[in-house]
Amino acid sequence: MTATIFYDKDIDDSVLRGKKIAIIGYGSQGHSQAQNLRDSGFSVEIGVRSGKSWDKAVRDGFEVKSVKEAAADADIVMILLPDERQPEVYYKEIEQGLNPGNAVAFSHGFNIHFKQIVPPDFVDVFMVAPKGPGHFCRRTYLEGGGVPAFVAVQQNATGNAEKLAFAWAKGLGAARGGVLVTTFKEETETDLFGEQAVLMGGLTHLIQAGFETLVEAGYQPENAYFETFHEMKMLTDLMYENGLTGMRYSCSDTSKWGDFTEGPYVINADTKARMKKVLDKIQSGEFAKGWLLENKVGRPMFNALMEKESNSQLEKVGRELRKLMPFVKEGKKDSEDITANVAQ
Ligand SMILES: NC(=O)C1=CN([C@@H]2O[C@H](COP(=O)(O)OP(=O)(O)OC[C@H]3O[C@@H](n4cnc5c(N)ncnc54)[C@H](OP(=O)(O)O)[C@@H]3O)[C@@H](O)[C@H]2O)C=CC1
Ligand SMILES: CC[C@](O)(C(C)=O)C(=O)O
Ligand SMILES: [Mg+2]
Ligand SMILES: [Mg+2]
Repeated sequence: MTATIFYDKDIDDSVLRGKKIAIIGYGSQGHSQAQNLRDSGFSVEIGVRSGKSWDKAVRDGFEVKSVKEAAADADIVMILLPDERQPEVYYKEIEQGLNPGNAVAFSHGFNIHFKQIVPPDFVDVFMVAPKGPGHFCRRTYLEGGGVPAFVAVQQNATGNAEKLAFAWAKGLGAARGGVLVTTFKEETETDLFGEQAVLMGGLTHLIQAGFETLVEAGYQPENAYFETFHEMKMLTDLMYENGLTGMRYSCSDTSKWGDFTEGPYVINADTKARMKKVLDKIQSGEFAKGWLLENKVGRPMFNALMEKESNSQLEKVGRELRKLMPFVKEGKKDSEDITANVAQ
């Protein structure tokens, strides 16, 4: 099965021009999508509760309203709250403001696919899911590039839902990178798998295990940090630009031989079988059920793990070393100071 990928030249965004857009939430995706759409010439308002995000959106020059007011005023309501909070806010503050011809939109399929939100059949329901973190989506847009996105339509009450999704993706700058058509089910399952098994869970635990192996064998922690963490960006940048072969081109033949012979000993058929189990839990709904339950009981495990992971020896060593390398962040056009928002 080969996907068709759409680019700027393939997309007519006129269907979105003149529409009143409400972005609900001004976090990672919220601030990025709102600013990219505004810079692309669309009319955007923000719906949030009062507090940090409200103040930030005002500072960034947006008209900011309560969630209820913003949703009721808009033609298109993009819900960019944390997935686990969306159902409560939707039923309390969004649903009653929806009218025939309006659209409800998402950037991840979780709540529609797992039926935590069931919109009325008189609205369009579409998804534009950027395949990258919000701060990176904004940075890439400002640099003239774009983070690819997946679009999907769950309900097409007006007949325009897919056109709206494509126009939105183009407004985000995503069509500079490529827009792929999917379903809510496919996006939900593959996105959860990607973040759990490879991009986050797989990678963070691979790095952690490598760092600990070296430190436990008596090597200096700073040496282990540079070896298993800091250099990762350089290698993944080379992969991003020129593939695995491009990365290998810049590395020694000794390293390539070790990559080919020892890599499959660390990541092997057993790892793949475990990845398959992770996918099974996503597909069966077991992962979603567990995450929703964790939230219902006040997130005891989530909070404990956040605390533990941010205070690991790897993180402590890294924080100190990064202070001595300010250039790693210099010149980056970031829309928010991430360093100021995480423990130092
Ligand atoms: N993070 C990413 O880059 C990506 C996320 N997605 C999807 O995008 C969606 C948004 O995720 P993400 O950007 O990470 O979310 P964030 O955690 O960054 O969103 C936080 C925002 O939600 C607001 N918020 C939280 N609870 C409430 C509430 N009860 N009422 C009103 N506002 C509230 C926060 O306001 P306050 O400051 O007041 O707490 C803040 O503005 C999700 O569906 C996610 O799966 C998809 C692709 C990538
Ligand atoms: C990799 C995590 C992600 O899926 C993303 C940035 O794409 C998310 O849920 O934040
Ligand atoms: Mg993702
Ligand atoms: Mg995700």
